[in-house]
Amino acid sequence: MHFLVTGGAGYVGSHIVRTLLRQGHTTVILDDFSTGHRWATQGQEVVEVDLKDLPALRAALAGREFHGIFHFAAKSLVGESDEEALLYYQNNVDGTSNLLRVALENGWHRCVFSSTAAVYGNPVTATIDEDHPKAPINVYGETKLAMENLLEGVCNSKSFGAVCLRYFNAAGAADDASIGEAHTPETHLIPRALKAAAGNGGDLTIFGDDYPTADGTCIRDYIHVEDLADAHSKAMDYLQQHSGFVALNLGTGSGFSVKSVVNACEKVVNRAIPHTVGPRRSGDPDSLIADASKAKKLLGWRPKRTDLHTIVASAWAWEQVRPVIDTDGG
Ligand SMILES: NC(=O)c1ccc[n+]([C@@H]2O[C@H](COP(=O)([O-])OP(=O)(O)OC[C@H]3O[C@@H](n4cnc5c(N)ncnc54)[C@H](O)[C@@H]3O)[C@@H](O)[C@H]2O)c1
Ligand SMILES: O=c1ccn([C@@H]2O[C@H](COP(=O)(O)OP(=O)(O)O[C@H]3O[C@H](CO)[C@H](O)[C@H](O)[C@H]3O)[C@@H](O)[C@H]2O)c(=O)[nH]1
Repeated sequence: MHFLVTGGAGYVGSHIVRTLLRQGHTTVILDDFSTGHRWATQGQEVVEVDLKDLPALRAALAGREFHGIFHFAAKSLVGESDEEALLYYQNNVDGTSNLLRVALENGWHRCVFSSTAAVYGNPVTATIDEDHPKAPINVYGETKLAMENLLEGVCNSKSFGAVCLRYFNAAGAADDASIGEAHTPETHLIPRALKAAAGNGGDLTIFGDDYPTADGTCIRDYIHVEDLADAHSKAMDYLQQHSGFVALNLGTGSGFSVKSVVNACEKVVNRAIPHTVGPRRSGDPDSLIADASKAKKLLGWRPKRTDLHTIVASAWAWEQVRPVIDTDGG
């Protein structure tokens, strides 16, 4: 089959492209390279356009046929989102509205969408299932919830199918380390810890050790990007048989504290990682752990790379080759 992948030059999107190619599908990547990379496009046709630009989007995609859309393109820095609310609403919500408009005009009626645990806000239960209240605590989460609502509205009013995948903390790299995470600035814990280990990313600060958890640091559910890719592929298979809207959590169901992640990184790199403990980062919930039973049941999906050592080792394999591959800056 032939798929449109928005944001396919970014971290998660490029791994889904890689999985689709291995399965024998073909893809067109739509990206404005605002945070994506040319090296991540893996020889695929690229439509370089900004989703905010409806006339350009229409012109670039007119007359094409796709069996479905994977929609990753978004801005996703929590701190930046609170400072640039208008930019985030325009990019994420208006961009998605334009994409759906062009999809309906062209008769493409399936979309697998990158959502996030950030739609839930502060958890009120130990593990989070899809019925947990949706109460985002930052603009990024608000825009992702608005994008979900937009998709749900289109599903309810037109012949359209959408699966919203709410990822918890994406981590790791391709199994062959050919592509991996490369954000600028990098805000995520595992790459920051590994950069500190490699001596090319400054020191690592643990953001707060006074949370009500066993070791005082925040707990997160880290899901390997190859397992995410597998879930996306299964979600698109599901949409070949079903229409309507569904939202599914993607996580392993296991939580790891920031300190245990740093320890795992030290074991993988086989040396101490210089770090200090600083104040809390604003907007960090104590603990975010997925209940992903619905995705398992509906998609027949099972995460395979669930232990922390495997996840960190995969990120470390990429971190060592990345300086050679990541030559286009950005
Ligand atoms: N990385 C995570 O831990 C995580 C967790 C939950 C959800 N998500 C979601 O997954 C998706 C991908 O995240 P990522 O970490 O790969 O981010 P990324 O920044 O690496 O990738 C996003 C891609 O979208 C492109 N893009 C952004 N705005 C665009 C626009 N207006 N027009 C065209 N292209 C545009 C960027 O250039 C980039 O290639 C995002 O939607 C994000 O919200 C990520
Ligand atoms: O240098 C760092 C970086 C992070 N952390 C801590 O490590 C944990 C994980 O932080 P990340 O920045 O790696 O990830 P987040 O949990 O903040 O965010 C991720 O999960 C969210 C879901 O709530 C969203 O989906 C978001 O897009 C995605 O990046 C947090 O407690 C954070 O405070 C540190 O202590 N030091």
